[in-house]
Amino acid sequence: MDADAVVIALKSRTVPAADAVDASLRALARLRAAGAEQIYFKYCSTFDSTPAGNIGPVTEALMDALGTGFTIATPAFPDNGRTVFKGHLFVGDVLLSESGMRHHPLTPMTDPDLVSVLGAQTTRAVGLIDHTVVGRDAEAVRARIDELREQGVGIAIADAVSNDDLLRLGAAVQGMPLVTAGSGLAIGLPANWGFTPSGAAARLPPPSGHQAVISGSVSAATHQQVLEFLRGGRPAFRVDPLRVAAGEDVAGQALAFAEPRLADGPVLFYSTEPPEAVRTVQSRLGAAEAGELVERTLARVAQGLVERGVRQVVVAGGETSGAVVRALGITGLRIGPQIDPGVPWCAAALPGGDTLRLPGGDTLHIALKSGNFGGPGFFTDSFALLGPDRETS
Ligand SMILES: Nc1ncnc2c1ncn2[C@@H]1O[C@H](COP(=O)(O)OP(=O)(O)OP(=O)(O)O)[C@@H](O)[C@H]1O
Ligand SMILES: O=C(O)[C@@H](O)C(=O)CO
Repeated sequence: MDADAVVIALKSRTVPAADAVDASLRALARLRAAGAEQIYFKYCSTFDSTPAGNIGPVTEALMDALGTGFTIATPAFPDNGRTVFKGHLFVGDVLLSESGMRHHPLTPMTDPDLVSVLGAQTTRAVGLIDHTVVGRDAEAVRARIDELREQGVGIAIADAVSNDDLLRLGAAVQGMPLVTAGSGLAIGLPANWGFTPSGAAARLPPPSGHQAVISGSVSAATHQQVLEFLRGGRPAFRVDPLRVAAGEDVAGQALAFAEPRLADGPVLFYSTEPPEAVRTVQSRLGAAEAGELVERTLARVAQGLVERGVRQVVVAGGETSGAVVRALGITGLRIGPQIDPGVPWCAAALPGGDTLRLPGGDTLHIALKSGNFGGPGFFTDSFALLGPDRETS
């Protein structure tokens, strides 16, 4: 395969732990068969999980499968305001438990102490590599790892409050068969392999077709992005879960709304609501059922939009992204230029990395935006970055 690193994306954050373990072990087997020498289990930078999992059970299963007795865990992503200090996760200026994550519809996070959060999900002893060590150098981190291993610790939460911390941690985990982290730690790994970052790696085919945004995210940042899009006077269709539950063809209505408007620029389809409104819907329909219903509707809208010539799609929300990617039959993504930290444009691709060609030879450009990522103007700025007049590298 013509790639230095390969990502297998799993929709495993909120499924039962046994299913998440099973999917992760199958992914591990594929990666090892393809020759992967180091495995990176990436989870959310807000450590989204429940006491039943899935971060702990998946980490443990990967450790067993790889025959390794130690790994680190750090969701730190300073460029997006996620920092870990004394084992406590901060989102911006507040502890995780004070952030919008305390209201998350599927994985509410109410304990910022990651040693305790992870400890509740695993049979391994969980320790801490704190900032007095990470702030020094990779050698100090390696010495601390040796010390923890001797004490019988299997997984160590690692503090990191800056990219320099992540670079030191990255150097320290060279040769470790398994690392677990948010995406932040990845900046510390290429140097271990002698890779030099290159803009050419992010070049995508030129954009074409209509533009649309699909938002099933209920995170605070997405809410601001929806409001900003509406303030700009752009066309937007609200997907109301209660109307879907009542049997209305909401996806059909959304597509009818889209048809006369797509030629004039991006159209937004959203179920995004503030936490109180989401709670009301959940109390009527059940949280999982409401999520499923909205995901299915937005995925059908996405399919219909592509059939109607949309070739540039922004999707907001991790679960929503999974549903849309599945419905569109996307089997791979070629990662392109970064829009905001943690969110790149991608080209839908076939296994092996060839770009998927739609009828007419078009490429489908897609950006999968995590709920809390991206600036307020994301739903319009992202298209400006892609083109048509801009180089996509
Ligand atoms: N109005 C709504 N009422 C109830 N549930 C909703 C509503 N809108 C969306 N949902 C559901 O809430 C969940 C939101 O999860 P999703 O992962 O897509 O976004 P997020 O949690 O904001 O972002 P991320 O996971 O990227 O941090 C989905 O299952 C979605 O279908
Ligand atoms: O790392 C993050 O925070 C995101 O990619 C995510 O997983 C939140 O949904």
